[in-house]
Amino acid sequence: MDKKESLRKIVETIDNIKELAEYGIPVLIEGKKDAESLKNLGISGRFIFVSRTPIFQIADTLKKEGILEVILLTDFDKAGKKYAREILSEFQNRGIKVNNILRNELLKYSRGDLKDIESIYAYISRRVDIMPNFDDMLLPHVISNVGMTLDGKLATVSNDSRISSENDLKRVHELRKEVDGILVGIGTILKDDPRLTVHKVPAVPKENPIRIVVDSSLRIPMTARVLNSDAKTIIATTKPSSNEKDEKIRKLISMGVTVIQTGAKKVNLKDLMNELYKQGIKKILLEGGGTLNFGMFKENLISEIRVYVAPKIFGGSNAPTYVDGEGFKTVEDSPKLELKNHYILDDGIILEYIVIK
Ligand SMILES: NC(=O)C1=CN([C@@H]2O[C@H](COP(=O)(O)OP(=O)(O)OC[C@H]3O[C@@H](n4cnc5c(N)ncnc54)[C@H](O)[C@@H]3O)[C@@H](O)[C@H]2O)C=CC1
Ligand SMILES: Nc1nc(O)c(N)c(N[C@@H]2O[C@H](COP(=O)(O)O)[C@@H](O)[C@H]2O)n1
Repeated sequence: MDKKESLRKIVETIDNIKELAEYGIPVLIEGKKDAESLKNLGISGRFIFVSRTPIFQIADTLKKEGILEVILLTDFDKAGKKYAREILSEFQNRGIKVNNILRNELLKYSRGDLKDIESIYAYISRRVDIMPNFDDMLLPHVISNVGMTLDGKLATVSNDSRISSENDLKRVHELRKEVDGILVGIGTILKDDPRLTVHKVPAVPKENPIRIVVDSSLRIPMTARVLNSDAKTIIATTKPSSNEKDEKIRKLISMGVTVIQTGAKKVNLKDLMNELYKQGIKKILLEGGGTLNFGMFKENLISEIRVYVAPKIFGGSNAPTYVDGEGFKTVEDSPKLELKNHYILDDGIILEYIVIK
């Protein structure tokens, strides 16, 4: 792994810590300077200083509060290792999961250069300064959401996709309000002709997220509803040009649509994500379908999953499923997920996962 890739991995680890901390998982650190360094990196949440209170006491308090998991981020020196051993023992004895993976990743990817948590911020910012292309590595936070049947279908063989309950659709539209962009594949546009705006809960029309369509062969019909003026739209297509394609791009641009060209046969999803990030689209809701979902999972571009599982079975080997495409060849190749939340909504169940990168 070269230096650039190692730094990218460290930034990804920081992003994972950020997500988990925002979820309410306490972060165990040694002192105030560690908290400052993490805050400078945009990590907010509950920091617990293990140098101030006996570890068994902290574990007892968190146990009483019903905390199920903590993130271990003590230093990498002798003292930090001693704290880590004690935390692992005291917390695990009380049935509290200790997430040690992120600390290990920081150590691994910094190849031992990082000695403590308080210097993480300086470590990263120094390297970002000497890497002018660092911007090329930044990617948006992507939440994948679908409404699926118990057998994982997104629609029937004849494309009836009425899966979500009324309250689930409201949940999705609340989620749409939180993001900068909504991403779908052209298959979904051709089959559903969606609006991709916030229209099932009260909202300010001007604040609709940007609609992003991944369309390798530029098949989008000029009458598609995503091209209306309800929100801004970005179409991502491949680079190779033809007279016909160039003409269509010109028409789209004249309608106010932004066209991003990346990739040869298929849209290069990683490049696209980086370009969207640079354009200020930092949080994306991926709303399928199955082909694009696979492409996004394959490139490791999804951070979170939220699915509504409806008490329905559609069957049909040609009916779209949550993740289609070529599929992963082995279990090792497939994404690693961690269940973060689940609850009943109407007659279905919501499952929320974090993708472990
Ligand atoms: N129940 C639900 O929550 C949802 C259901 N759906 C259903 O899913 C179906 C549509 O799914 P699909 O046909 O699979 O189409 P899709 O929406 O996944 O679009 C696939 C297209 O994405 C484009 N693409 C470009 N670059 C790509 C890349 N690198 N990787 C992957 N795709 C790339 C290709 O042009 C490809 O044809 C419809 O039946 C729709 O109703 C779609 C979204 C949500
Ligand atoms: N969450 C969810 N549940 C379902 O049952 C669905 N069929 C979908 N479909 C997605 O939502 C789009 C429709 O959006 P508009 O209401 O037109 O804004 C559709 O194209 C799918 O992406 N989603």
